[in-house]
Amino acid sequence: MTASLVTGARILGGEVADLLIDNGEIVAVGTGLARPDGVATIDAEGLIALPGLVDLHTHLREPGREDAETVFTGTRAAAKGGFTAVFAMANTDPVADTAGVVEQVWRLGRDAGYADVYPIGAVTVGRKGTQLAELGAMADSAARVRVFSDDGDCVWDAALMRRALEYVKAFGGVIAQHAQEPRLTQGAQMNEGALSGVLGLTGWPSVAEEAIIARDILLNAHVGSKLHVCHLSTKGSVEIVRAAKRRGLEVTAEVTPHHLLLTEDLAASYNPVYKVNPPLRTKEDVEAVREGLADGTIDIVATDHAPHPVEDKDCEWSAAAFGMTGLETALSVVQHAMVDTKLLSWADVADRMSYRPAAIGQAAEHGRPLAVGAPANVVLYDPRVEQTVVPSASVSLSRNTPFEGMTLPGKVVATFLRGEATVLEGELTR
Ligand SMILES: NC(=O)N[C@@H](CC(=O)O)C(=O)O
Ligand SMILES: [Zn+2]
Ligand SMILES: [Zn+2]
Repeated sequence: MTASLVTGARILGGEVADLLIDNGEIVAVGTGLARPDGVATIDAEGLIALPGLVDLHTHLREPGREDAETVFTGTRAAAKGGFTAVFAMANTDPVADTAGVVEQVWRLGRDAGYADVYPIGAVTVGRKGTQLAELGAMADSAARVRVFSDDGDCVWDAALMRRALEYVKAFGGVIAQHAQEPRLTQGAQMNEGALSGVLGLTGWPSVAEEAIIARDILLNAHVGSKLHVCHLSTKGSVEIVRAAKRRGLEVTAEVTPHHLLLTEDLAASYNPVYKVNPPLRTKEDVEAVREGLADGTIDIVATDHAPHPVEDKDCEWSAAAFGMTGLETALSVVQHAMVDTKLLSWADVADRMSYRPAAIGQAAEHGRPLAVGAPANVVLYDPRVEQTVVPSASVSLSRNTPFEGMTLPGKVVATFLRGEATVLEGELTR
């Protein structure tokens, strides 16, 4: 185990302090810490120290689509983005709907060693929406699954959704819903509105998201379990979740970096890099999700990193796959959309991108304050520099970033997973 002394970092963007890391833990925090013999020093003057980021919604594509991403490449992208833990979505091939598959993904993550991988289990067998998967066996497996989702598809059947919420209640699990009413979104290609009419693309109306969120909040209130809403994207969704929380109803929600920054008009290019589920929405929606994240209605930012190979994106809009990459750009987009606009402080960013996602996903080793005794999961970030997004510079296997060509603030300088640097001087260490 290597020890490191990080000097002069701004802890959560506030006070300046040194961090001494040894044996995988933070062993001292303070000013002017002495450097023990043989300890590497990292000059962090001007850098912000945050707890390692936690992504509750990542697509790693293994098993089945190793041409798009693997656990190895996806967790390298995670480390590069400042993440020390990612929750891997279940829409793999085979689907992560058994103890065997979730254990395989968990083990691949552990062997790669770039970020802890917490597999998400499918809610239904094959994500087909007809029969509950073996939720208990996945929970009891070595992967200790606590989050379940049919993401990519909605658990549309209300009776099945109710049973899933009831089932996971026994062990404190959470159902993460991809809120998309399938009948209202048949053939949907982009946000429904004046622009979808002009472009001749089938619309995906806000109500298709909002109707499911409202239904699930009521179902969950009836059951008394845990509901999490994936990639919330509309003003109406924010209003529904806000009203529910005011009434004391249990629900948590996430927003993606792309929904915090981008709008539907990008679809006018017919460039499928902007095609995503749920679709990019309007300026009004973007303002509402930013406000919702700022006031705590939306609990967390989750990337929904959805890598796709060139052949699934380099085609006509209607034939292209839904999804965008996001792990490497997430913190920069959040700085740009939320911190530089004074909607969030860096302490709030630690809350929305580390503490709370770890709490929702029950990843006890992550999302801990930078204090003595905590596992040394730390990111050092330079908010003062700018970078232009170049897809070919990505360490992901895929290139479908919607931020190509944009100049975004900030850079991850170092990431530590249990005291071991996965990133130093802005580059992967191995
Ligand atoms: N977000 C997307 O557009 N695509 C995701 C699935 C999903 O998150 O619904 C994918 O797996 O590619
Ligand atoms: Zn989804
Ligand atoms: Zn997803």
